[in-house]
Amino acid sequence: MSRPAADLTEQLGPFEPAPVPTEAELAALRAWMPTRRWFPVKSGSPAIDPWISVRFTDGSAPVIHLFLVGDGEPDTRTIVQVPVVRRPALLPPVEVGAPLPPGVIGEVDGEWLVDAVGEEELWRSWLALAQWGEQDAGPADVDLGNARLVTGEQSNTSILFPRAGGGAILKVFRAVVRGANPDVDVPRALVQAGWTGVPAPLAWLELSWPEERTGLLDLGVLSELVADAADGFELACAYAAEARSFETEAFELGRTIAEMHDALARAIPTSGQTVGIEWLRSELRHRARGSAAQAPVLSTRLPAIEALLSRLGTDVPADLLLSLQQIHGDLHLGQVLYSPTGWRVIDFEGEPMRPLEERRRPDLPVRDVAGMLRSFDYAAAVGECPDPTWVVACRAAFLDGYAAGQAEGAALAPTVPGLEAALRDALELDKALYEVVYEANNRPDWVAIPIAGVDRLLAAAAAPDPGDDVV
Ligand SMILES: Nc1ncnc2c1ncn2[C@@H]1O[C@H](COP(=O)(O)OP(=O)(O)O)[C@@H](O)[C@H]1O
Ligand SMILES: O=P(O)(O)O[C@H]1O[C@H](CO)[C@@H](O[C@H]2O[C@H](CO)[C@@H](O)[C@H](O)[C@H]2O)[C@H](O)[C@H]1O
Repeated sequence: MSRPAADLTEQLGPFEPAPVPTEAELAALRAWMPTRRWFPVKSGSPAIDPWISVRFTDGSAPVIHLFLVGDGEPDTRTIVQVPVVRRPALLPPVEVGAPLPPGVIGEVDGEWLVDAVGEEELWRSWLALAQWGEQDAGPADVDLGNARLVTGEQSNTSILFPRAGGGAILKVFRAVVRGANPDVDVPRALVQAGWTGVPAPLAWLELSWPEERTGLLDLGVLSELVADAADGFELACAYAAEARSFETEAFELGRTIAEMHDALARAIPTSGQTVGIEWLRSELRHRARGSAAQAPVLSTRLPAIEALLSRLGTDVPADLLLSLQQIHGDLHLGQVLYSPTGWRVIDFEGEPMRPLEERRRPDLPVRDVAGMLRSFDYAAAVGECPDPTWVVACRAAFLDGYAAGQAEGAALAPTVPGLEAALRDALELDKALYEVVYEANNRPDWVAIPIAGVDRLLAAAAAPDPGDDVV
């Protein structure tokens, strides 16, 4: 995956040094950051230390602070981005004693310290100084009218610009990964490979700070806005609530995901990497133990989980190899948009709770399939679907669509009877265990959803008749 070189003809990068936060600013930031949904460390009182502070070279007021969060060596701590700006007054003014709006960090020295991600001044500098893709016009004609922050359960912070060109969305990464962010490079590679199922990245903002030997850090990405798009999860929940058939949509989604896997294999070749069943089993076991250590509710289930994993692939040849490739890595209904032109796939950052080296590794495409199957379960639960057959039909339609969309000769696993379904079940269990930890950390009210999924998979695996397996 290559990037066009930054234009350095003006010998000036996008950033210049800025003062680190004052003591008073730091106190306000340390109190505010852990209250944000995007704050990546979910338990304890992690250390939050200023690391790098920069401002744009166009003279605008916002300062981008990068913090190192958590303990350990600087190289292993999480980098968190908070652009800030100080304002003498808030518009509209806040009543004395009233809660502060979410973007207001606190009152500092008689001024307001504000999260600049919601400020037009930051957007203008961002668009002017970002690195624009080869075919894109650049910022000259960008109309920021009707811009609005995307609200909801996000790991990052996004702003919609419906009037910028054909419409655009800016995602400001909150947890900044070291090295190129897959959410920039993977969709770019897919677009370059001619796949239209992904919104095209238009521009991205790179920071490289030699003094701190940062290497490349991607601070955000501007992408094509998918017009008239419905969030896949909200759509599926609405259908589930009425027990309205979602099979046509699920079939098309399956087909789109198969096409995505085919395009990923072409766009980002992985030189024939493979793993054996033993390796996979030990990785899944390691992850299951890690999940149980973080979510005590899983510990009583660990023996049954280990038993399921120990049976995985025992009836296949010991030298059987499974092909790896670039995958999405955190595929669920909230990562797909349903538009009048079909499904589009977003957010290629992988599972936010996984270490980045793992997220960048080639993986089994069946992991994405399993992730989506889990998501139908979530939609049925959150939509309080009155009909238990709804989710079964969605799963079957999605798998049928996936099979229909696969390139000739492609298969999720070598054609050993039962192996494909066994891998799917094992990876669905892996995802459900991840979700238990995710929900315990983020949405404890929802933790029963993945626990029910874990129990269903364990019960199906323990049942004497393999025909009892869920679809
Ligand atoms: N290209 C796009 N077009 C339209 N809406 C989008 C687009 N990308 C993201 N969104 C909306 O923004 C939300 C957050 O995007 P996502 O990439 O999942 O961010 P995060 O990493 O913060 O979870 C999505 O659920 C979707 O509603
Ligand atoms: O979208 P992210 O990359 O931030 O992914 C994380 O958060 C997701 C929730 O927002 C979480 O997904 C889980 O909840 C979804 C409904 O909100 C559901 O559709 C998914 O199936 C379920 O896994 C995801 O696991 C997490 O990594």
